[in-house]
Amino acid sequence: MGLEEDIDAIEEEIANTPYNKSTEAHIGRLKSKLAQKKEKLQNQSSAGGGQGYAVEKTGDATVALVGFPSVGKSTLLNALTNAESEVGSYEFTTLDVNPGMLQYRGANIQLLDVPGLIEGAADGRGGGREVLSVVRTADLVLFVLSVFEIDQYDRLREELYNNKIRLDSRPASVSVSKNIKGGLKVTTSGDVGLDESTIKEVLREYDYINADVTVREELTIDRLVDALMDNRVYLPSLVSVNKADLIEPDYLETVNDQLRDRDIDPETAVFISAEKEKGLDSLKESIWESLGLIRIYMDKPGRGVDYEEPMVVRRGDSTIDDVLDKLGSDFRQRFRFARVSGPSAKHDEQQVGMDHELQDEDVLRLIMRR
Ligand SMILES: Nc1nc2c(ncn2[C@@H]2O[C@H](COP(=O)(O)OP(=O)(O)OP(=O)(O)O)[C@@H](O)[C@H]2O)c(=O)[nH]1
Repeated sequence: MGLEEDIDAIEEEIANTPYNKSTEAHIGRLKSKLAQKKEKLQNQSSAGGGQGYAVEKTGDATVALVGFPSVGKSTLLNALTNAESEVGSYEFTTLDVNPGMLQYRGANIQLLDVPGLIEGAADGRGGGREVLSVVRTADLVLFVLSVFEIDQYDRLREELYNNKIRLDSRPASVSVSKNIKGGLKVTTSGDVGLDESTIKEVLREYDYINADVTVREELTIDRLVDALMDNRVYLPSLVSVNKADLIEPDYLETVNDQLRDRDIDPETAVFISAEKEKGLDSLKESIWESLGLIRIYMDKPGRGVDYEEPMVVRRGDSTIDDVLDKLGSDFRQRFRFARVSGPSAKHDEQQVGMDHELQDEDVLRLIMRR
């Protein structure tokens, strides 16, 4: 049997096996097998090409615009950035990846308009795999939906999932450390939703024979398999609903219902008209928030505070240590301490050390050795 037949057979068996405690371990084993065979198939089909677009990542963060053809991605890119992207009223005008730079609050945010993601993309049809490889390297997925085709969201998410992109979640808290002997030892913090035998069954499929396994949260078989595969990427996502200028106000509730059906809060989805340049300020704000960017105003000796060009870092990567990383080794060597004023400071000019976490709009002065 070839790989594809194997995959079909396993998928069929999973579909035909009722899920309950007595079959859970068996399903766990099947799902692990399936993930590995799919991996093998994808590696085979991308051999000898399909390395993906060489898009150079620049700026403070990168956002991938993901949507079907003709939903208005090029129009949106043009409206938000300084890029000159070709716009056409027919499908597939975007033949290659189109980068543009959005300048917002002193940050340079790279937007990548990728060719329409179509059904079967994850299998390598229609050039979709190249698109997906670009998406994988982004910091945020921006779904661009047309107000009349909210259902396209399902297919887009499915394509991303099949290409190992996990949205709006973190890797499951699972750690495995190999031993020389002693078999598999599973430690769980309370009821994690899977039997110990299932966890062991899955691990065995990944060739763990002697290992300590710790599972610290409730999880599904799929999440456990994801945690054991090292090529899953976890990205935040944001939904924009374009062509909002084309609907009558009383149709809005229908759209909102369609969003809710897909677990999208209509309050967090951003309604825009790329063509009429409406809603773009809210969209920029949401992109900023979703990326978790913060501004640090540097107080430069002799020049005062630079409010024009803040240093932009990600929340969570915003300690003094991280700032020194960005500034380079000379700064690190000469660093003595820092003074911070603003949201993260207890008082103006607070003296802080390396571990201090900065917040948006802090003013930072570095005291250096001469
Ligand atoms: N009414 C209206 N039309 C829009 C809007 N945004 C885009 N369009 C139109 O929709 C059509 C497709 O827009 P594009 O920007 O080329 O769409 P795309 O998603 O980049 O499509 P591909 O390049 O094929 O991937 C064009 O005729 C645009 O003028 C909008 O907000 N409102």
